[in-house]
Order: sequence, then C-alpha cells, then structure tokens
Amino acid sequence: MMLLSLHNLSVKRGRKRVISEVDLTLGQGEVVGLVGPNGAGKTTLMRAALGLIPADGQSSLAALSARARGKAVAWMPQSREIAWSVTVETVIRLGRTPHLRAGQKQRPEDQAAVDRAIEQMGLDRFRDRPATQLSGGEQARVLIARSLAQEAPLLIADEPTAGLDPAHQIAAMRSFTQAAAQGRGVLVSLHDLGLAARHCTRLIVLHNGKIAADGLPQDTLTPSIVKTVFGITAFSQITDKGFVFQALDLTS
Ligand SMILES: Nc1ncnc2c1ncn2[C@@H]1O[C@H](COP(=O)(O)OP(=O)(O)OP(=O)(O)O)[C@@H](O)[C@H]1O
Repeated sequence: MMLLSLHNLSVKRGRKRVISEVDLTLGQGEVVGLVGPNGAGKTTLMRAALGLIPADGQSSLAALSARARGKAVAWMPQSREIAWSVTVETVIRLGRTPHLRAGQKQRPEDQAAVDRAIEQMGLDRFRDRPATQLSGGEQARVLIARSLAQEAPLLIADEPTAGLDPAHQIAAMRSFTQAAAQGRGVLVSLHDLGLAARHCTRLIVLHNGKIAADGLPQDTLTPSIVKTVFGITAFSQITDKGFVFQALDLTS
C-alpha cells in the first residue's frame, strides 16, 4: 500500500522555485532518508507534501481533510524547543490527540502507545519531569516519542536526530526501522550521511529542489553524486554490517 505519493510537485517561495517537479512514492516497510545540502529544499518538500504550504502538483496527503491527515501521518518538525511546562508524559500523550474525539479521555490503548514510545526513546526516568527542564537532546527525544506514540501509518520527521548523542541517534533510527517492520513507513531528513547510509532502506538525494538520486543508499551516495551534490569526497564500503559511509574531505 502506498503511504505517500507526490506527483509533479513544485513549490515557489517568493519568486524562487525551491522545489521542481518532484515525483515520489513511499510504501509500507520503507525508511526513506531525505538528504541534501543546506537549502536543497528538504523541509520545503516535507511541508508541501503535508499540505502545510501551497504547492503545484499533487500530494496524496495534502488532499486529505485535517482530521484524516492526523490519522494518516505523524509530523515531527525541525523546531526542538518545548515551551510548555508540562510533564514529559503529557507532551508524549499529545501524540494521541488525532485518535480521540474532542474531550474524550485517554483509553488504555492510548496509554499503551505512550508507554511504548517512552520505552523506545529511553525516557522512563524523565516521565514525570517538566519537559522544559530537559536538555536540548532530551527534548528532541521527547518529540520523537510523541510522534511515535501517534502510531500513524506514515511518519515524516525533519532532522529528528540533530543534537542527539550517538546512542540516541541509533535508538531513534532503530525505532523507525521497527515502525517500518510493523508495516508503517518513514520519511526522514538527515544531515548525517553515515547514519542515513546505515539505517535507511532507501535514500532520496535532493539538490536545488530536484531529485538527484533515488534508490538504495549504496546506489545513491556514489562518489560522483556526493561530489556534485555535497562537494565532498567520502570513504564508503559494503560491509557485513551493511553500507558504511564516511565523509572525508571537500572536493577542491
Ligand atoms: N519563506 C521563504 N521565502 C523565500 N525563500 C525561502 C523561504 N523558505 C525557504 N526558502 C528557500 O528555499 C530553499 C529551501 O529551503 P529548505 O528549508 O527547504 O531547505 P533544507 O534542505 O531543509 O535546508 P537545511 O538543510 O538548511 O535545513 C532555501 O534556498 C531557502 O532559502
């Protein structure tokens, strides 16, 4: 089943075209990494796919009503700061909102989803702490947990691993892999190409608002693509632990 389908999607910001004629589909079981240099259009593409900004062309999500969209997709935006002085558990519970009618109390299944997300992101000891009293990386983990608790068929996350330590970066990527194994799908923007190479089933390389490559990590992070798109050289190798990618130098 297709969870996201974009057809001929283009976005203008001011007079500049920042997304040009993007076609893509994402299905169950996929963890798709969206990579590209600063300004490539990753955030714009995700927001347009969600229907949060106007776009030309079609997005299967933008066509849905707000309520249907809340059930179809969990969205984790780039901003990390939690401004409300409520407990960590309360923030994560907000992920269940699309499943409840106005004023309806949380059901046992909602609490179970919240507990699963808390466990996945290793947040049990923070459960009752005011979210404003956590470090930046801890707050980021709370927001990942909130989007996991939503248990939507599709998760779209904008740089969810930024600011996380290595163990929590891996834990976050594993939680996406686990969601995919349960038949869900994930679209995640990442700057860490090593993490993307290792944990994504597929990568989409965005360059100047266009898809420069779409495929397996080892087929997309090729020397010529990383040179033209990112302006770097890299070491990469398929190992018994999977595809390993390490950026090395700037191309001169
Ligand atoms: N409101 C706006 N008005 C004009 N230009 C914009 C606006 N928002 C974004 N842009 C431009 O659109 C381009 C794509 O921005 P976007 O935030 O989607 O990139 P990104 O790939 O997510 O970058 P980063 O890796 O830095 O987060 C950039 O060149 C940016 O300057």
